[in-house]
Amino acid sequence: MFHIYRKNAISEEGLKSLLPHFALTDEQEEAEGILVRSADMHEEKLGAATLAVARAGAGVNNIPLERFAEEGVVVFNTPGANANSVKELVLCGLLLAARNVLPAVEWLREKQGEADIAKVAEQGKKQFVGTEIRGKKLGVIGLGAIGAEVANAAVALGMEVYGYDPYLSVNGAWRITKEARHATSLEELCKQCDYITIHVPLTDKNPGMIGEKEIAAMKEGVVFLNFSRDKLVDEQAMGRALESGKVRLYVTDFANPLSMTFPQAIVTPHLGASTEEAEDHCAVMAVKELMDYLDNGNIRNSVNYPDCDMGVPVGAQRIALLHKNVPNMIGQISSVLAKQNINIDNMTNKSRGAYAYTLLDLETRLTAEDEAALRAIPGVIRFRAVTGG
Ligand SMILES: NC(=O)c1ccc[n+]([C@@H]2O[C@H](COP(=O)([O-])OP(=O)(O)OC[C@H]3O[C@@H](n4cnc5c(N)ncnc54)[C@H](O)[C@@H]3O)[C@@H](O)[C@H]2O)c1
Ligand SMILES: O=C(O)CC[C@@H](O)C(=O)O
Repeated sequence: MFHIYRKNAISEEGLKSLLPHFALTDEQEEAEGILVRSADMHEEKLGAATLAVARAGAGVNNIPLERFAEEGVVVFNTPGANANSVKELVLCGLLLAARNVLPAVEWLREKQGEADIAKVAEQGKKQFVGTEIRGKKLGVIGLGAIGAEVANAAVALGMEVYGYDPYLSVNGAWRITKEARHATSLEELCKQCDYITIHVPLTDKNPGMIGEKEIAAMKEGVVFLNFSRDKLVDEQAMGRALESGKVRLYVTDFANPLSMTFPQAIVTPHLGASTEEAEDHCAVMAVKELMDYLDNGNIRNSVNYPDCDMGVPVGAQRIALLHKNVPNMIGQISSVLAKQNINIDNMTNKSRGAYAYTLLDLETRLTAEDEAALRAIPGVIRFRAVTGG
């Protein structure tokens, strides 16, 4: 039996997919698996039982990935599971900005009760004349799951799209319509575009990546949309640009004391992934990732350990070692097994940065002494008997 703790509300659809030997618990300490959305885990001291954390969503800036890797806790996210939901809200943001929808609605609401309201509305509407987005240039910074969908949808709506992503994989590039143009620098994108939208993860290296310099390169009266994370934008600089009119409108999904003071901002309460569909997709994917790791030791969509999938365990016992990515780990592991004359049925070793993972199916079960010998190998972070323990 495994225990699963929820740090945020998780969709019922996801929880329904938990197999009977996974029980929800209200005691985080006893949970082998944790499901989380946006809760900040940076100050979190995990219990000794915790083996994995699954983020039902894309952004993992709320989780200390490196520290958890050091503690032998595998962190997952759910790539692409909420991309359509965010794309649709970005399109909504574009249209709200282009057509002055919100000020128009507000203006009309203030006239509520006037008998000749229909006439007043017809006469007053000229102050809200907008522009079409068709034919306008949209810059998309970050062409991952969300950025690619936004780029494709904007092209379909007749926009001229410029994409910038220096880390884009070949597979990622295949997802993007060939009608989108490749911006070779952030500056080029900023210079060209009437609307700019950012879809990159927040890391410890990129806070304020849209700052004074990038804003200075933008067109006069540009609209900037931020559905990624507020800290990617230097919002002090954004405030000044809004005041001067350099940026006409800042559409952001992140309320904070500063963004809430901008009269020229549309601020939504982190609504990008808040659709029933996205919440279900993320929860189902996160639950499946947790179950496969806890049951089989397989890692899919981890953000701090390498992916590694050996399917269903075979042999007498499956064991898993999370360890440092240093020379001779496999040699040392094999040598412990060889000493006991234990044959290996199947084995995979994968690395990612400073960390690595070795998964083995054995023909015979380990003894307590064998396990202790494996745990004692320098560089081993966690040993786990996945089956047959
Ligand atoms: N508002 C919301 O509710 C909501 C929902 C989902 C995701 N998000 C945010 O959106 C982000 C992106 O999500 P995704 O699913 O598209 O992630 P993703 O990992 O699929 O894509 C991110 C892309 O950004 C690119 N990138 C990284 N650094 C870059 C840089 N400096 N310049 C240009 N491109 C860069 C990467 O190469 C990658 O292609 C998440 O990390 C999260 O912060 C917000
Ligand atoms: O869980 C949420 O509601 C937001 C998720 C979103 O910010 C993400 O990064 O996936």
